[in-house]
Formats: sequence, structure tokens, C-alpha cells
Amino acid sequence: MKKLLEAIVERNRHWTSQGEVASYIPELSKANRDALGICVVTLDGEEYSAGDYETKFTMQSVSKIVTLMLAILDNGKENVFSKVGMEPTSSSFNSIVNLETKNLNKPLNPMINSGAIATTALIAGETPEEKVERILKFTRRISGNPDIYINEDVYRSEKETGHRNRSLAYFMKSTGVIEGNVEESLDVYFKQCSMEVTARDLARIGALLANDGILPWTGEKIIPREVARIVKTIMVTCGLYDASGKFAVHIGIPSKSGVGGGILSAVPGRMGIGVVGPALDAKGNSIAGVKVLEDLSREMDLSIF
Ligand SMILES: NC(=O)CC[C@H](N)C(=O)O
Repeated sequence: MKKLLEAIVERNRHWTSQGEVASYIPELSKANRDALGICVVTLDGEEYSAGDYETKFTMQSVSKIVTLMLAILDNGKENVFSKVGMEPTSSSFNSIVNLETKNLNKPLNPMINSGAIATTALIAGETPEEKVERILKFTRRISGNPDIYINEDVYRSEKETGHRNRSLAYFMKSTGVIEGNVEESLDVYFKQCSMEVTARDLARIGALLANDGILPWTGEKIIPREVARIVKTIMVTCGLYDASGKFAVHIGIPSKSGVGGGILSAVPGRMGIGVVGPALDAKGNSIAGVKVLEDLSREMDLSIF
């Protein structure tokens, strides 16, 4: 397996030069554009890594699946999906227009920015600090990594420049999708996006989902099977935003990407996969990361379809 992963990473490394690191969050432009790495965690607990798998990056939109799990655990699925839809989008992840024209003012799904900010606003906690602490604690538990922290520079950078997310959030306040303090909800969202991880952390969270909500390395049940199923389904239809259809055809694995360059994948019953490659395509997905997953899916027959 390790040899296969190494071959696939090296074969696809050239793609990194075709992409760009995210720069709309200024601090993200410091990422290493050439990096490409992968980690696979199988359900019998084996781990295999290749390439620049030790590269650290911020979760960004990959955190949206963590907060979706937590929001459903806190509120139940009916309450979460009364505020956020479950339909895919053909617009970009930070689209404003969809919010007013589609889905009766509800964000289309929890994987785009509007839907994720609304989901985060539902997380239990008396104060924003308590909510962030709960998100961090949950992320550490499901990745088996007690050393996950917030990258303060990335957090500050997004907080200073996140005007588009601010617009989305205030619009949702006006329609009642967000009920509490808007700035506080945004602050929690910016912090969850700034959690710093490696491909291994993503692979482990993917393995939890692949294993129907049970941590493969301890046997501990973290989320009900139904919640794992809902999250994986939404990853298939919405996880790569407006590239989800193409990704489903070519790769066919429930996955979630982020503009930090990470992609988290869950192959049901088989493995979790974490990929890092900060050079992004025009839709904000890791350009070489997608290619790596395409090769791996084909060579190991991983498509769920
Ligand atoms: N696609 C992403 O990863 C977007 C996350 C980023 N923090 C934002 O809100 O813009």
C-alpha cells in the first residue's frame, strides 16, 4: 500500500504547478504550493502515508463536517435541517445570490459557507469560547490527536478579511436562520476553520465515518450510524461544492475539501483518507489532491457506485 501511495503522489505532483494557493485569506498565501501528501487509515487500524504527509494546514471547509456532526448531536437532525437545506449547489462556496433566491432563504446545504455558519450557530455552549472549546475537544477525540490547536495567525487573517462571510451571516440573521449574536457565530466559524491539522488527522476522521461512527482504533462509538450516514451522503452531493458531481463520477468517494488544501475522504467499510495539496483549482479544491484520489480510487476500486 505504501508503495502504491508513493507512486501515485509522485505521478501527480506536477499538477501542483497548475494551481494557486488561496490568497483571499492573506495568511493562506504563505502555504507551500508544491506540497502534496496522503495518509490512509484502514478500518483495522493500519496507517500508510506518502509524500509531504507531515505538512500542517488549516482545516478550513473540512471543519464543516465536524460541526455538522456536533450540531446534529446537540440538536437532532430535524432542528439542524430546519435551518439548513440538503441540496447541492451549482454556485461557488461563498455565493451570496443563492441565499435569497433558492430554498426559501435557507442556505442550500451545510458544506457551503452560509450553511456552515448557520450550522455552527446551532452548536451548544453558553459563550463563543465554550463552543470553540467543544469543537476543539470533539475534533481531538475523533482524530485521536490531543495536539490540535487553532492557528491564531490564520484565524486573525480571516477575521480581518472575512467580509463576504459577514454579509452571508447578517443576511441569515435578517431571515431568522441565525438567531443569536452574528459576530459571535462568525468568530466561532473563523476559529473552527483555523484548526491546524495534518493529512493523518483527516484520514482518521474519515475512518470514523467509514466505520459508521465507531473509532476503529478504540472501538468507541462516537456518533450514531445514522449521523455518519447523513454526513457521508451530504459529502457526496455537496462536499466539493459545485464540483461535487464531477468528483462523484470520477472518484465516487464521500469527501470534503477545504481551501487550506486538505481533502477528507471516507470509503465506507474500508478506509479513511486524508490528502494535502495547498495549490487549488478554480473552484477551491486541491488540484493535485483530486488527481491523487482519482488514481487511488481507480487502482483500488474505491468508488461507492
Ligand atoms: N472553501 C473553504 O474552505 C472556505 C473556508 C474559509 N474559511 C471561508 O470561509 O472562506
